[in-house]
Amino acid sequence: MEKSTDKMSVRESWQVFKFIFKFLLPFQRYFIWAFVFSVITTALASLMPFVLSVFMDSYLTPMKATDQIIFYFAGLYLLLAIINSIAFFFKWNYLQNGSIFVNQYIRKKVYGKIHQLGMRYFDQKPTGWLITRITNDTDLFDFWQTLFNALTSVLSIVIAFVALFVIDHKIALVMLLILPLLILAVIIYQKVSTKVYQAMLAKRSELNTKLNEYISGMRIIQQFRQESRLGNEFEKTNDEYYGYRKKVIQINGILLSPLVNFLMAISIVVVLLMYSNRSLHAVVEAGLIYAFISNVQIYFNPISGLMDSLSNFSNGLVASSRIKTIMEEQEFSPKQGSESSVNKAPLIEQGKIEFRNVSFSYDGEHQVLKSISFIVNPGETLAFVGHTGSGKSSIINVFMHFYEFTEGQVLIDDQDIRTFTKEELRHKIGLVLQDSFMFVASVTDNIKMMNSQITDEAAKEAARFVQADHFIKDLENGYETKVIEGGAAFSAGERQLINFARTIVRNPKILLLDEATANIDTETEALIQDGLTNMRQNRTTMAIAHRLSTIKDADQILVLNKGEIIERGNHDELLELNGYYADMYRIQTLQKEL
Ligand SMILES: Nc1ncnc2c1ncn2[C@@H]1O[C@H](COP(=O)(O)OP(=O)(O)OP(=O)(O)O)[C@@H](O)[C@H]1O
Repeated sequence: MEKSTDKMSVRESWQVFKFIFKFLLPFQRYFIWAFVFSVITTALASLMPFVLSVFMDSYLTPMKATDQIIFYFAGLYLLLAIINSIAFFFKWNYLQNGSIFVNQYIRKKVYGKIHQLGMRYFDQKPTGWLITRITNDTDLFDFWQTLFNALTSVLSIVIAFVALFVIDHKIALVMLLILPLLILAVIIYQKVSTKVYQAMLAKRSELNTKLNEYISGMRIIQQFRQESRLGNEFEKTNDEYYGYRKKVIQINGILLSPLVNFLMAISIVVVLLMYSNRSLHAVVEAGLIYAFISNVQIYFNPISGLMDSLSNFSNGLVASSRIKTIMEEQEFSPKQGSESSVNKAPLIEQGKIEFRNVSFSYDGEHQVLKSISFIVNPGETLAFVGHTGSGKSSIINVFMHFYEFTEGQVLIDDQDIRTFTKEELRHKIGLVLQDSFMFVASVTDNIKMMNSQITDEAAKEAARFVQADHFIKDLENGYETKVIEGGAAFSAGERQLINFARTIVRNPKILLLDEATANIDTETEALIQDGLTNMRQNRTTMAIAHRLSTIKDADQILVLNKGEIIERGNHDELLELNGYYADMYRIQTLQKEL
């Protein structure tokens, strides 16, 4: 569940603040410089009305303003204005750059962390949710600006108050009495706005998640004519989102500037009344009133700005708490031989595979693999067959060590799988999934997977080896044809062939195949079978088979049912056993004949 600031305790908020503030430290010099320039601009903003008031009261009103004096004051005022503008430019520049760099740094760290997490984590989190976390939540630009503005606002109020005090300490003290009212206004605004603002953000996140789901599931949506149902759902969420947006606008319209402006107007009236009262007994200088009122404005202005950006602060704090949760996530991908022990870590040389009494569960409750044991000798082929959900893919998931398992042992070349480095496992084990993902790049780059150590010639050689060469050559631009997102322009069989080439170009010692179940035309099917036969030469292979005809020549076939091995042997032995496998084989042969 998303946490909002009103649900976060003060202690929690402080923890989150300390956590996120650490990311700012490497860039603190930007913020320190921004602050220095901020002090200069604030001091100048308070000083400039003074210069004018001296000019008005000492020269203009008593009619002593000579050309030289006018020139002198105009020059001084202009000089202060130029210095102010330059200081403002530097303040702005340092602040913007600092904020951008911190954001970039946080995003890099979160992205890096996501890569360390295990499949279990991704099973639980919708893709849209994760994308929102990495893109929106790491965008703390407004948060840093608000934090900085809060600091400079306090500075501005203090400087303006000192100026007011210097001009007239009695009236300045009256202004001090208004301060609690201002603080009260800020608190009321914060209370009312935060709730609505958080609700609006939660809706936006929901909208993103939905959108991502719709776009990635478009094929199914169209196939099952779900457009109007999902369209209505989307419209409802979108309407709710805009409803909250409207509320935010209304609250801001009523409470934001009008409230502070109203308090400021009252203060100015009080100031004028006090000066009027005083003018009954003594001369009151107009310039002084001008300087005073200018500083009253400087005293009030930061407050409405601060209130306006308060939502940024609470929003940033919520986003930071989500970043904190991701950064502290302990659902890591299973541990492999560490980088430091690379020299000692074993290498996969023979490709012998052994499972010893392996049991596994995704959620810690339901056992999907129960005491699985088998050995595949180097160069042999082992096939898994069984009903859907029987655990075939889970064996591959455990073998690839995508998930941690707690019971039993998985060995490669008689060494525990955990002792190999991740690089060695990924390099020496070639995994061919049913539907292969294609990246937006040329066909060659899709085979090389952007690995510059693999030459174009090697990629072509691999394509020839797996029989993918024929169809690639027939493409408009051959190997240089651009693949569109997800490889949607290729048939399932063609994607499979490219995937074969991608796997084989790395020359793995072990092959894991998840046979495609998609409808593939007979011609491509024949190419795939030839490709597979070539790939399996001199490699240990574990294959998930849906069509039993493709694994007749496997050295061993394991029949799985509800996570257990119920039959094992080669094709002839299993037929002779006349059990589950023999039944499945007969049904499939019959279907083919029909
Ligand atoms: N990521 C996951 N999280 C939780 N449970 C899962 C996950 N993946 C699979 N399962 C469950 O584990 C069991 C075995 O699934 P598995 O995918 O290994 O079966 P399979 O034999 O490969 O099926 P298919 O032939 O349909 O691919 C099923 O009950 C499935 O619901």
